[in-house]
Amino acid sequence: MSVTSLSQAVKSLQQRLTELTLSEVQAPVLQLKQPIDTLPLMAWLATQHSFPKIYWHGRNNDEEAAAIGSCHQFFFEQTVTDEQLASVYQQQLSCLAEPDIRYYGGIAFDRREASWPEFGRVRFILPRLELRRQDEHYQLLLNLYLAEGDAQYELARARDALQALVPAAPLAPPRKTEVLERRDTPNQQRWQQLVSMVTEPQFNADTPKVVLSRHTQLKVADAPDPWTVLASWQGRNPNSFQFGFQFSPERSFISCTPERLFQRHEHELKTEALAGTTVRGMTAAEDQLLAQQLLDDAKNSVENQFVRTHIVNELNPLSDEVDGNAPLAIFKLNHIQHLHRIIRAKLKHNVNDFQLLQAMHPTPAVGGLPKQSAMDFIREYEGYNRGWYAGACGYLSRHVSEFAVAIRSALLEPGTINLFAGAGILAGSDPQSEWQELENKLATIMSILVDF
Ligand SMILES: C=C(O[C@H]1C=CC=C(C(=O)O)[C@@H]1O)C(=O)O
Ligand SMILES: [Mg+2]
Repeated sequence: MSVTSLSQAVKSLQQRLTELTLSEVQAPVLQLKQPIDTLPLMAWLATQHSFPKIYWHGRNNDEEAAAIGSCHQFFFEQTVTDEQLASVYQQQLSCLAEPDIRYYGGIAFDRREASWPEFGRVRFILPRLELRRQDEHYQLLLNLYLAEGDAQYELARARDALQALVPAAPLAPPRKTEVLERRDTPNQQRWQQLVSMVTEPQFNADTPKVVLSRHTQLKVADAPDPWTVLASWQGRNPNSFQFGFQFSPERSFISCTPERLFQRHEHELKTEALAGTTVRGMTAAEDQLLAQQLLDDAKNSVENQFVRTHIVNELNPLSDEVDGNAPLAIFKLNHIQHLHRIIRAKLKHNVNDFQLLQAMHPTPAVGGLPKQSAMDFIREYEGYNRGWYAGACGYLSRHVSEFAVAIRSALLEPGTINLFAGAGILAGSDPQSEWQELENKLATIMSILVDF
């Protein structure tokens, strides 16, 4: 198929829709594709008027997707059990017959707790339209969900979606916002108490690690455009995942996270332990010294080690082979650097993405160890609902699935910017340094949003 401009691609998909004989289509999802010329995906997405809007950019810069609208979704707003999730996942598998069909979405940090409106505890979308870049190749994808309902109606909705597309306009230049008020939950005093509770020897003997987090609410005069903010964030930390979910004009969740939950290629799984943090140096020599100190630091090494051991233990029953022996390395970001260790596994043949999510999320990089008692502590004492912060966001498809851990993230609402940051608390954690670690983790997004 020859490469065309986006507007020509839209015309040719419209033409193909008129020629379709739906009675001959057997598959539950029909996907039409058209190669297109180079296009700035984030700017295109920001310009569109339809919702949901979803953006996904993998950590390796080789692929990027911008999706508009929904032709099918699974959405658990109030409650969800693992049994329900497992059964929905099984039903959806038949929809994923074509390798390019993807459901994009997320799972809240704690699916037993209330989450944010529109996001829910679990929400995955099969987009109506998707622009996807794979290396230098761009294509426009259109999905028709034919498993249930009226096929003619579905066809009409698809035509409407194509009709509603508007050409990409450049992103608005980034603007700093004035912060009218800042509120931290927990505040610094409460944080000190919580850190003391977690490091108290008796508690710590049973629950050696809890990742405590903080919700920083900024009241602002005018909320910034999420896609402009995400584009700036991407520029500062290009080696991170960048993604955004906007289900309505009012609310958007954006993240520029370094942390991979997992990437699955058929039965090959890549994951990692990313935990343990220090700042960047002002000079190359200072930066190198800080990195070496981080590698040599006992508390930070244990902090990372807990994550590695847990992931390896969770993967063992699901895998024929697990390799968690890669050397400990440094992952550098704009303002901070982390301890990082790659973990690989060869999955057993019958293992699916839902089982992986169930086993791996949340890791002790965002929850703690043991998982259940750390989660109980967070539920009882943290003082706010994390929603999708520290949740698992990504996409599912037949051969390839990828999820990032939604840290370094922001929920934008009218008049309010909600920022989140957490830090692994274990024996040896100092409340003041861990509080400072939260500030360091917010430094990049703060420098984009406000005069800093
Ligand atoms: C929970 C967060 O970071 C995790 C990931 C990397 C390093 C971490 C740490 O050193 O504490 C955290 O475990 C966050 O940024 O909100
Ligand atoms: Mg830490």
